[in-house]
Amino acid sequence: MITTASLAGGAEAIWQAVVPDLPGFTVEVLEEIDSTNTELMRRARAAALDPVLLVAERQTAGRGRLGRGWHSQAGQSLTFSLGLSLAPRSWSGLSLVVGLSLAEQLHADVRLKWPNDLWLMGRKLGGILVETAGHADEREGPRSVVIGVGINVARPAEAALANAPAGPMGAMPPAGLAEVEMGVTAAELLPRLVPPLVRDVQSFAAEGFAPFASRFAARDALKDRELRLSDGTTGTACGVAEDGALLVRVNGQLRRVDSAEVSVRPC
Ligand SMILES: O=C(O)CCCC[C@@H]1SC[C@@H]2NC(=O)N[C@@H]21
Repeated sequence: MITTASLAGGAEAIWQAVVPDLPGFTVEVLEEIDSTNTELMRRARAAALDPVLLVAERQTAGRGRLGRGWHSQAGQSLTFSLGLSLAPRSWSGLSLVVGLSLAEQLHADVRLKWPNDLWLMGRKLGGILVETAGHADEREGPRSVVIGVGINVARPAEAALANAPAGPMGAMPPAGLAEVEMGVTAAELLPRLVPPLVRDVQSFAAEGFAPFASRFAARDALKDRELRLSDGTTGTACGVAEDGALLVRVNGQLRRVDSAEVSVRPC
């Protein structure tokens, strides 16, 4: 089922023409919402999510990781959330698979900054916010997951500077896909990105991160870079383990990092 009723006539026709063929999914395109992730998390808390793709032309309270905001302008970026129920053996590596899937469809030069940023020419092109709903003790069985994706299509305006994390790389202005693909629109990206994303997420649920590890390595933006972790530790990035953990050499010892904010140290 496809819903585009909240859109003005012209916009409705544009989105109707590009809505991806997603068997089993409900597809909704809205003109405006607070945040596509917030909306699907509201629904997930009420009942297990049936497969849904929620696209918004404009978010009034877009959210990024770690409590940050996500700023985007209508027509300048693609913002959507995918909601579904999954029962992977381990959730570790899901956001890496999402980033990899998107990068592979976006452009040969898109790189991945662990755990969930898309980079183009050393600048942030997009971000991913993965959230799950369900009780903490529900280790077994399906949980609802909401996979939020924001991609700068046009070169973003000043407001989007806030999307880039603080730190040396945070000072860099964000990138837009149009810099390497002139004339690309948010609407035409949707059918290009979403069906492969659904396939990759389903394959992750069945097989975990390991089958994706070498593809991730080919786009790893951090490999061999000097890093600073959020706890202040510094070291050298040595790639990603088969379960998706970041490997960092610290004082000659290889350390696994499962979750942290990572910034690249200035050269
Ligand atoms: O880089 C990040 O911190 C993640 C950004 C994720 C932004 C997307 S836009 C669609 C979805 N809805 C939100 O409120 N956030 C995600």
